[in-house]
Amino acid sequence: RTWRTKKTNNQRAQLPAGSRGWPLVGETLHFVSSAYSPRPERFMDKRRLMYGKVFRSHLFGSPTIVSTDAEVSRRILQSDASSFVPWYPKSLTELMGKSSILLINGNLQRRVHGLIGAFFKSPDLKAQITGDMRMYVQESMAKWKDHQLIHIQDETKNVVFQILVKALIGLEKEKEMAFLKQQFKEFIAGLMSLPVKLPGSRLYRSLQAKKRMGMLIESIIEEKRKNNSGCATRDVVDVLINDASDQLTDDLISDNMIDLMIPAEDSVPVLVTLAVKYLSECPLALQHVQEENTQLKKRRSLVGEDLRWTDYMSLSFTQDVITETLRMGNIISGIMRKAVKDVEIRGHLIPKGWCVLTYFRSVHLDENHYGEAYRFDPWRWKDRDMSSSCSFTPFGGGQRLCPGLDLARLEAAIFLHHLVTNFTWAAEEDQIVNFPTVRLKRGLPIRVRRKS
Ligand code: HEM
Repeated sequence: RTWRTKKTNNQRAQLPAGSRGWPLVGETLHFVSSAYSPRPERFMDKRRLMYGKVFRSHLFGSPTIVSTDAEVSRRILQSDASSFVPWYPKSLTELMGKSSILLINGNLQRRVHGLIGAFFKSPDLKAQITGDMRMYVQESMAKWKDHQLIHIQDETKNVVFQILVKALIGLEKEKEMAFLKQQFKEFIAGLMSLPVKLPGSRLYRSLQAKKRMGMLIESIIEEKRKNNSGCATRDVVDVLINDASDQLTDDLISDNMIDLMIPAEDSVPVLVTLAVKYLSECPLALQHVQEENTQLKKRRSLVGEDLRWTDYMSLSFTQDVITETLRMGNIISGIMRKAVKDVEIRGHLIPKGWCVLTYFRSVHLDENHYGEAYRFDPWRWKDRDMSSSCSFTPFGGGQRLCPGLDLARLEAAIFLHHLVTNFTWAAEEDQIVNFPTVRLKRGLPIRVRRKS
């Protein structure tokens, strides 16, 4: 079968131009070596010049259409499972299991997504998270000594994990928290491993860790079902077990609690760490953030009140700093889908069985969308509406739009607030690593000094 063209609505959809690369590996090696560099988008830039913003390639064992076009990517994300389903490397799908929210489609995905999304948006949860986050952040910062070297990435990881586990399964006990953290570390280490499940292999050990986490979570679900009065919803497990439909079995709930930790556990700490890095390199922005936060803190302390979640979300410059960090940082640089039928988008043919990579990073760093795209410039967001724009998609879009986006912004704002109002610091040299996940090579060490 040839894929060159396909007639749809009297128009000829074209298979985008591009290259298959080498036999078997395709262009994967070029893609990966570029992904490891400080400028992963170079792989795309080169091909954009030769073939246009949408081109074909061969990546990770599959023929792939790459979209660096904001409008085409938007249409892909908005399509439902009758056109595209999620695609992840094999080791990841093995670890996630069949009923994972990240993999399921249709009604069940919409139901679970809707329940989780509504809970994460609820003012009650935000109020709870604000209180918890403040407590954990203050606890953690109280230990910082003058001139001590603090690794922001580790500090935030610690705090965010505890908040997440409490929001998901209501767990607070220190011993069980430590156990879960240890197991999760073991589990996540296998996400990018070879898909070999033999005893002793990386993937096998990760699956064993997932099993141990599952046992703990199932015992929590059982306990909740026993004591459940049917009304209190303090965490995501409560929301899912109170759901009236019988679709959500204990197994599905337990598995999903672990899978939910995958997109949440690392991304928020990286967001905060990048924000601290960019601020450290832009004294004027840091000064604005400091002023904005100090003023709010003073206003609240005059009336003897703690900050509420709405306060953090209304810190407009701080939120612009977070937005700009999301644009430059590209914590999730793109998303893979697989076409379940021939799909035509704006004259481009995406053949059935092919993968499609919507690459946000190229859009976020495109000079046509953002002047001086490589400059950290939070002021660019003043009066700019990002909600209607398809050129800003750090949280994806459409059916699978990240349900944790408010939470991520809130947590980042709370951490930044406590950092800038209590400390000054000097950041040490560090480098951003972009692959397989974005992180700071040294975890961003900063030398802190408590404000008098
Ligand atoms: C800076 C932080 C974060 C970023 C950049 C981010 C980014 C994303 C993106 C791009 C997607 C779309 C995936 C797709 O279309 O296949 C997504 C989905 C998702 N995110 Fe986030 N995320 C963040 C934080 C969180 C947090 C804190 C949570 C949970 C507490 C979370 C939970 C999820 C879930 C469950 C999905 C899958 C939704 C579905 O497929 O229905 N994320 N995230």
